[in-house]
Amino acid sequence: MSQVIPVREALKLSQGEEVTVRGWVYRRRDLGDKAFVVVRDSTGIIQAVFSPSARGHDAARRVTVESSVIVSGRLRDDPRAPGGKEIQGENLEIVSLADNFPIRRDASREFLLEVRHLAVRSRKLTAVLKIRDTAFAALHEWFRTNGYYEVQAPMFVSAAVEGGATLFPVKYVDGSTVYLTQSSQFYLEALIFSLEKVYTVAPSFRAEKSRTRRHLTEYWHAEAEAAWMGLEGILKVEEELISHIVRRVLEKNHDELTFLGRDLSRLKLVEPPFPRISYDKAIEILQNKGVGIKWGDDLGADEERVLTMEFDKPFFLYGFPESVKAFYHKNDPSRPSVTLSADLLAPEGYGEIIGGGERIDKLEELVEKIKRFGLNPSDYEWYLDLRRYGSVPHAGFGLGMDRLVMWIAGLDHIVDSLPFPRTTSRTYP
Ligand SMILES: NC(=O)C[C@H]([NH3+])C(=O)NS(=O)(=O)OC[C@H]1O[C@@H](n2cnc3c(N)ncnc32)[C@H](O)[C@@H]1O
Ligand SMILES: [Mg+2]
Repeated sequence: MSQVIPVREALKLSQGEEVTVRGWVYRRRDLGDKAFVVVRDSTGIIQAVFSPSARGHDAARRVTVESSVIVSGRLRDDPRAPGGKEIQGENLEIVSLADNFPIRRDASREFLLEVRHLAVRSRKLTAVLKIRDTAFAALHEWFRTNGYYEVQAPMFVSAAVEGGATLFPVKYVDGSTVYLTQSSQFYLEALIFSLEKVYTVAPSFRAEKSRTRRHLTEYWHAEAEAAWMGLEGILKVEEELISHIVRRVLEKNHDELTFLGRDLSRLKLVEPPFPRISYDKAIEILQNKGVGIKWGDDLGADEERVLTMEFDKPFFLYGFPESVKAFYHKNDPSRPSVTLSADLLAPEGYGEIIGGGERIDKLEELVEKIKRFGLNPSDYEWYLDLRRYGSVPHAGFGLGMDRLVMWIAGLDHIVDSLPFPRTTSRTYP
């Protein structure tokens, strides 16, 4: 038997060459006295055909979908077969015969979520997870080549960053109540006083009340913070980072994007600089389109969707009113009613993928705003210390990696952007 090689490599061999592949039975059917077995591995699928004379013919007829197998034979060209080639099967070793696999082609989204531990084998999710892998790797690559240190922040925390409404309380071992982190931002702000430029990739938790296509209760959050950085500086970081990630996915995952039916021309437009529009301008655009919104309102998914149709690449929406942003956002000294904040919205209806901006760096201003927001400064004692000891102008952002993958892969629901999604109604499997 020849050495086992990946399916993708087997499909590059010439007709007549001996080949051995291993994986799982993706499909199986009989046609007359021949048995057709399609084998799936992490690199793709290949068909093997077993005639009655082949040693593996009996095994090929009794093997079940998702059984693990090792198949050997000789390659032959056949334009009807996946990849244009098939194995003229000699032997089929059944490593483990699968029970009756529960997933059928017409399975509902809800059922596929219920059996997600099996559904992750699908070619669609395999393609998405390869894109996700590239996106995470490219994010680390960009930060590391641009002088950012990767750091880690705690998951158990004592205070809200993004408002108390989406906190998950946890009864701690000492009987106290702590929370699952909504954002590592405050810890990154503490770390810039030594490392200056830091980032982290970790879960964030949001007890979201609304069930939407783009909200998870546990999501993967890439956050960065930089000392001496202002709003324009952090926007440049964001557009360079996102462009780098998209470039890497286009380089490495052309096959996966094509398999998912993604329009690559849209992604090829993702190069800096990204357009920037003010919140004021956004409200004007929406009102001119008949959207019932007034200045001071927050933008939800529907309003963002309308805005994204105006652009063919990601764009920044900056200068939100302080009333729709968290307390830590710095107010614009030239126009205190708005903040030095900015969201990055992905085009094609996807909307917000990044939130960030400049932080309040003066102690008195931060205490006053905490109080004005009805919060208790004593809940933020250590965070205020960062302004007592050598405060500096600084800025940062949080990128939702699942939303990023949802946009890049062209998915219609965020649950398809990660292996085991957590939503308001799902914490299984
Ligand atoms: N370091 C920072 O400056 C981050 C800041 N404290 C923060 O958490 N901003 S954010 O709430 O807009 O969330 C940031 C991003 O996190 C994503 N996000 C935010 N909430 C969710 C939910 N529920 N599900 C999935 N993704 C979510 C989304 O892309 C947001 O733009
Ligand atoms: Mg946000």
